[in-house]
Amino acid sequence: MSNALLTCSNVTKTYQEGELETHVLKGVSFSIEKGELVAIVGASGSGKSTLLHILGALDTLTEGDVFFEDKDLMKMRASEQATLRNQSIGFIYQFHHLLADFTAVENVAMPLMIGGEKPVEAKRRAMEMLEAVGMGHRGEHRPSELSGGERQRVAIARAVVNRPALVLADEPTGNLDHKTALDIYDLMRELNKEFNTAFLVVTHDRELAQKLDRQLSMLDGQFVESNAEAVAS
Ligand SMILES: Nc1ncnc2c1ncn2[C@@H]1O[C@H](COP(=O)(O)OP(=O)(O)OP(=O)(O)O)[C@@H](O)[C@H]1O
Repeated sequence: MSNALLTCSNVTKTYQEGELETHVLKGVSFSIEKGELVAIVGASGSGKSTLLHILGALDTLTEGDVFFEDKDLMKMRASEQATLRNQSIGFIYQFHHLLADFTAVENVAMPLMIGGEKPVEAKRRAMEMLEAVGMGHRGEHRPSELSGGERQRVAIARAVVNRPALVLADEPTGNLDHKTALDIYDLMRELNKEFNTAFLVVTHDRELAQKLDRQLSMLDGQFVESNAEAVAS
């Protein structure tokens, strides 16, 4: 049986406005195995976020295929995509996107409750996950009472609380200082070891990217050899 978790074949994305065509992705092919930690690096505007949105079924593609295990993402109904996002894919963004009026534990419990878990059980599991990311002692705090690194830990707990097979992270440490960023990468690896979660992480920072198992370099809508991009940028 194949170990591929996500397979992307010849994906293109073109925006059309009147006569103007913008080719953002120009034939992207790659796959991620179960439990792999993969970085995507590349210059601003090269198409990294667009690709991540397509892989998370948050955006459509123009041509090509994306398979999540054996499921064709683009052939799924919107409701099936929503279920996949809730149960199998976690998201982390540069800005934590925690809900300001809710405590850390309530924020982490949210995806479980959306998935139908009873509130008491959801909170119990959320607290367990907060402990796993070193935030058990801050469960009753609201986001405004936490530091940037702490908020991002809570956002990571929320992304993995459903034990998704894959986490898509778009510049998860872009707002953090270097030391805190390194700690967050260590945390992703710990969670990967504990739950076998695969992480696909977009970053501008090549040193951080080196902390993951594999690095993909994007240049102008395509993956290139790492040194080809170094020459171009
Ligand atoms: N709706 C749109 N219409 C036209 N072009 C768009 C649209 N959305 C994004 N683009 C273009 O697609 C290109 C890729 O954008 P994307 O956000 O994927 O890049 P990125 O590599 O993630 O950049 P950054 O590192 O700055 O976040 C950019 O040139 C952007 O201007």
